[in-house]
Amino acid sequence: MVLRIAIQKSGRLNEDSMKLLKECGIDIANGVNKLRTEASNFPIEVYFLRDDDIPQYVEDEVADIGFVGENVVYEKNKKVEVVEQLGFGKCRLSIAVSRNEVYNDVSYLHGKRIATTYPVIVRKFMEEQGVDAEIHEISGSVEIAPGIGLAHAICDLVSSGSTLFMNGLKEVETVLKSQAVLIKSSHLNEEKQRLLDKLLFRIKAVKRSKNNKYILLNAPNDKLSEIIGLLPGMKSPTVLPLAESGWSSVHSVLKESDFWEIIEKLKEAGAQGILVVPIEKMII
Ligand SMILES: Nc1ncnc2c1ncn2[C@@H]1O[C@H](COP(=O)(O)OP(=O)(O)OP(=O)(O)O)[C@@H](O)[C@H]1O
Ligand SMILES: O=P(O)(O)OC[C@H]1O[C@H](OP(=O)(O)OP(=O)(O)O)[C@H](O)[C@@H]1O
Ligand SMILES: [Mg+2]
Repeated sequence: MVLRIAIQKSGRLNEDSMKLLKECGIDIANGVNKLRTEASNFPIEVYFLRDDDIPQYVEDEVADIGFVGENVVYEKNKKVEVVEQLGFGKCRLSIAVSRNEVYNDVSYLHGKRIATTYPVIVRKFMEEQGVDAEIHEISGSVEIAPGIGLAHAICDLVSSGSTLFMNGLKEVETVLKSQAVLIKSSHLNEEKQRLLDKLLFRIKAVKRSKNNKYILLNAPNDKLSEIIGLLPGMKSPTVLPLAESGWSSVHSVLKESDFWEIIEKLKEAGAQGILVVPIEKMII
């Protein structure tokens, strides 16, 4: 029995999807133009597909699981379950209009034509907002539409905003925030679910390691309790005596998001020689 996973063949999600599987200790030969391959050390078979097709393959049980953007999951609206956010492919689906337009709120879009590759999501958003707009579906190069008179507005993916900027557009509404997710079929048998649980255990360990840093520092013993109070740690910080009397080495794990603030406080409290080290895997 193998778990069949669908990932993007080429494009924005391909590299990070392959990287995540590798970080999970799964060795996959990435043969050029090979659309189907097996891992040598985990019962998994990988299908390389167009990202738009992945929800359909999973609904049809041709693949058991897939890595795909939330934007595609919501647009395709297939019967699949979203199991885990993967932390890459972060972007947003936004409405943009020409930079010269005066835009105050969504009522601007009333009676206007919006070009997009996401007609389902945009239609739902317009309904929720009570705006009656015409949705014009196109399959790519969406940002060109206002400049050539095809539409008044567009709805497309944005991350840095440089594509919008280069095309004389400004972002005016965020419709959806998106990142890559793991989706699964609703009909996995027990054995496949067990394989998925094994993969998920590894994915969570990899994700956690990316969100945390290992920190080592030297502390004068009279400041130890104050410094320990600043450090969360997995259970509690490790404290070891230094060769020089009156000093200790303190080891702990810090969340990336809290990192700079805590470092500043540690310095103020008398910590010295602070080292910060990436964590490769983190199992709790
Ligand atoms: N600029 C971006 N920054 C981050 N993530 C993005 C960006 N653009 C798209 N994504 C995410 O990556 C996914 C794949 O984007 P990509 O542009 O490679 O798709 P595509 O051209 O439709 O590819 P395919 O050939 O597989 O159909 C998107 O659905 C989205 O979730
Ligand atoms: O805000 P930015 O950082 O400029 O990114 C946004 C662009 O990225 C995506 O396209 P991509 O470059 O993947 O090309 P594609 O349209 O051929 O898929 C998306 O469709 C936007 O055009
Ligand atoms: Mg696509």
